[in-house]
Amino acid sequence: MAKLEKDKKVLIRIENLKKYFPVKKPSLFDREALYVRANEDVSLDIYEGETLGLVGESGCGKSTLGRTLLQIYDQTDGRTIYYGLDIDELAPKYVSDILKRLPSLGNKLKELQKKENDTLKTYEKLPEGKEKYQALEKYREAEKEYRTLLLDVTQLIGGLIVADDLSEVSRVAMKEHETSREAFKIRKKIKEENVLIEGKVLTLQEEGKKLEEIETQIKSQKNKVQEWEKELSKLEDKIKDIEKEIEVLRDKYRNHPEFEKYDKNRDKGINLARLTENEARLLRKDLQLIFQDPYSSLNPRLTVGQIISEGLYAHKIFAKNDKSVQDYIIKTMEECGLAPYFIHRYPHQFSGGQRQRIGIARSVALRPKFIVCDEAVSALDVSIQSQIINLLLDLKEKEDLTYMFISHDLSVIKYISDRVGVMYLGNIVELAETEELYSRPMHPYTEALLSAIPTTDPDHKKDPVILEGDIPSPIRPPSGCKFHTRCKYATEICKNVLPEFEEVVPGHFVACHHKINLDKIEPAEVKIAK
Ligand SMILES: Nc1ncnc2c1ncn2[C@@H]1O[C@H](COP(=O)(O)OP(=O)(O)OP(=O)(O)O)[C@@H](O)[C@H]1O
Repeated sequence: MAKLEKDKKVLIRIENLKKYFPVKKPSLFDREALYVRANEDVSLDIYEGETLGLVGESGCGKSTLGRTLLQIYDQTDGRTIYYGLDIDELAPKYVSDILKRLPSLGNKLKELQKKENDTLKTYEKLPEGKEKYQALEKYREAEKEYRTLLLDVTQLIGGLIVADDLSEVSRVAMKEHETSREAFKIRKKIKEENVLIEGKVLTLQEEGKKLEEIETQIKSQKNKVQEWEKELSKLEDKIKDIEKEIEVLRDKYRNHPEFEKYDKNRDKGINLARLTENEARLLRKDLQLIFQDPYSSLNPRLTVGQIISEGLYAHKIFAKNDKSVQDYIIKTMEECGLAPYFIHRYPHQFSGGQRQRIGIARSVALRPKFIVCDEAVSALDVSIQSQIINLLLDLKEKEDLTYMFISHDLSVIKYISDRVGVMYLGNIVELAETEELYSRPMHPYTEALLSAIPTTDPDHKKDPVILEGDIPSPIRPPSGCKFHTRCKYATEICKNVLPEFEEVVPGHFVACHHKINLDKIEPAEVKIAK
């Protein structure tokens, strides 16, 4: 049986992610600012080691989601939390922005909570009808606003949000953060200096220098590193002392009735959307993108070796004078099915499939944790597609990678994915483990997509569910459930109320007022879900 979601480790958590692209106004006199709502309110956990497939018709926002979560596009709203690195190790600046303002944020939270309660009361009092639907939208907005700020704050200080004196919490937490930040800077210096030393040693060895001579030449650099290590260890001791101070504060409030509730939000994830340019650069090697088009994504003026080494130098994995980089590149090329003698060739000398292998080698050389593969095989012949897919699956096992695999091809998605998310007009409308989704789709849109897969099996002839009409405009999407204009099950509620993204059975989420295939659910499964 598949592992339950809660047993798995989250690598990236996306909450209420929104990406709007501004549209140029047709005329100066147009008052309304228009946006393409490419992603709207997407919430999703991506688990370590999984391949998460993303399907949906062209223009539904798959590429935008992949790029926004990698922060290639600035996200308009929402939270994207990365768990591949501990927040204390990076100590990003946004943490101090929150911690410094704790007392005023505490007041703001109270205001937002009141607004949430008030809008809920208004909604509950109203009779069925249009006004009630509008009140529901308002309540949901207020709830989201409160929840986002609450998570931003409690992720850092947990249950301490209940403290009577938030300025005291702010003072101690800031002290810890500032010390962690100093430690982070020193750790970075040590790492970079060690890369330089390693490169120098290898060069001197190649020049035939004796061990003693090499030692003399790198002595001052090594001494510098030793000094920094001493400084670092002092800072680490200081952090331990501050942690004890924080524990004392936590003990003081531990018995507060709401402490536990808020403390559950405390974790070490990093909010990618709030990093500075420099901080984001440090994480960029962890989070990679493989494009659809293997032609335009490779610089035609660089050889394969140069293409792969660019990132290795930029991320200071190798020093520029380090001769061992060549061996490393050849090893990576071989892993990706490229012959070592290709290293001096240019992209135009390769076929599409080989070019895609070069793109993959360039990414995996950085030892990333997460890769978005955006239509990575769509431009290739079918026989080459399967080679590249198998290469990706192979690398995933070897390198402990996690993928988001974007494709409009449902057969490819079925083959490669552990779980699948179905997108429609900017929203994820259904998400489940692959087998579950393909055998028991609960959203009418998924049903329609699946029924359109060609089959050669005469015993399982399917009647395709025809999707009526075109995809509506993402600039002015339909009200309520965006799919209602094309859905054969749609009723009045669908036109007015956005359906919640609900977990129907463990791990199977659907946003629909008239879920289908519910008769295929065993009573025992529902019990587990509750
Ligand atoms: N840079 C941009 N500026 C303005 N609008 C954009 C931009 N990128 C995407 N869009 C719009 O956002 C919506 C979602 O596009 P996106 O490329 O994410 O969809 P997709 O599902 O990946 O489609 P496809 O499979 O065709 O690439 C579309 O309406 C698209 O026109």
